[in-house]
Amino acid sequence: MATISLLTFSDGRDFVAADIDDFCRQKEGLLRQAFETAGHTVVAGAQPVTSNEIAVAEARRVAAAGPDLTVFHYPVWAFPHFTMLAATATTGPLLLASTIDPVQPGMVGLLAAGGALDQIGRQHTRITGDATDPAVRRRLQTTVTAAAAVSGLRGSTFGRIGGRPMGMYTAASSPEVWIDTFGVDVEEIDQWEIVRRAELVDESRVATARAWLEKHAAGVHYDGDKLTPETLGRQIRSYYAVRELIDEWHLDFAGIKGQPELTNHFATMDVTEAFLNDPYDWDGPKETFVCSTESDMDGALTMQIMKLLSGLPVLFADVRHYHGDLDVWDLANSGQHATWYAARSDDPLENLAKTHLYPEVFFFPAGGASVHHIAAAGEATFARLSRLDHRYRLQLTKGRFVDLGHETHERLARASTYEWPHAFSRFDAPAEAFLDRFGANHIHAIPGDWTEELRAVCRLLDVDVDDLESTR
Ligand SMILES: C[C@H](O)[C@@H](O)[C@@H](O)C(=O)CO
Repeated sequence: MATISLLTFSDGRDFVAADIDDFCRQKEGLLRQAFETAGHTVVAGAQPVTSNEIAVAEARRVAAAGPDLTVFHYPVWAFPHFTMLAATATTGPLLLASTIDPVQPGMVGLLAAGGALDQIGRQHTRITGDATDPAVRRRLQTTVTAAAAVSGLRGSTFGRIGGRPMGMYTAASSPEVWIDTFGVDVEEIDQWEIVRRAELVDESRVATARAWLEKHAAGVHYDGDKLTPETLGRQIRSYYAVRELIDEWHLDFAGIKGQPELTNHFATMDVTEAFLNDPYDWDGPKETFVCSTESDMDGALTMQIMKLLSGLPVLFADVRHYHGDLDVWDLANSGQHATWYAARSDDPLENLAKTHLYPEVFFFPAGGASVHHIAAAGEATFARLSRLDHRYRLQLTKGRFVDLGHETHERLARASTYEWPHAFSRFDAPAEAFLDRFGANHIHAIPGDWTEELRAVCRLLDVDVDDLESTR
């Protein structure tokens, strides 16, 4: 649950302020109640802001609580310079909220304050309406969820293990832009660290993990060549090596380059990435840890935002193929999707029962297992941060993973790379608009409709939204 700071702004004329003091406090009480009923903690100003001095003092006081979201509240006409002064002491996501009341001009107070903030480029979200109205409460909750995700992102560290893969411009971004726009630092780590540390992992841990996979997966298809107990063991060792890196460097999310060095000469990172993204591994339940394939920075960032919003495992996939006759996208990845997507069950064994480990294909001479399953059907939100002319945008569409029946799944999976995981999907975005505009080879998804929350995140981060469902 989030921590919310709340300041109510009022009139700078003492005789007016005194007259509307009770009204301000009453309206603030209703707003406060809306947040508290939803389970959030509210740190409110000691009194309505009626002077420049109070604006600064109260803004500093509530900012000290380190809120996920600061709410400036306008139940009456309020002098806009109070807002501007309070904003100097406010960092992080900002929401302007007012009632719409013909008697007390709170809405006009919000518009004057919002316009002043716009003039200096201070990003904020606006919500008008009565805090007792369920529709207003839903909008407030969306903003709080988005703000908590934005605060969760700020001050976090991305571990970039290995750098840009195979010339992929869309997988690389600038640390200066990231720290400035998202508040995320980038720690560069050499892939050699995985190789070095993998050798040091205790054999008994490897044997336990391998036995768990052999027992619970639908199949571990050893072929005596690409997939052997030894190459699978190397992948398990790599998982533990990356977990060590996460702990030592205090990483919040990561990406692994993999191709070509590790996939040519060591092992693919598919088992590592799948079980980092899963809410469990062979040792038991754990928090999901976002890890992108091909050290895709914008991909991992999109996934981390989706995780912070939903708490769910996030899908990483190639936009591999479009079956025009079926209007179905084959979202495959070069070897890993979190196994949770196989059945979306809280019980790992139900997901594993639909997961096969197949020998790696010819792209990856070092071998190991790729993690094959077909994503379970259901509504989903698909998104991806990308850049248009240097500016960040979130490309977004609702859609669903579809169930086309076993036979069709087999046929379609065999038409591309069978051994890889597949999420057969339909987008609400028209295929032509998607192919015309989508700015990357990778896409990300979570179950459910999170489009409003993602839009709210973009407003708070000053990132554009490219709604792929609109043809423009
Ligand atoms: C075949 C290539 O090696 C794959 O890595 C490619 O399909 C991708 O994953 C591109 O994102």
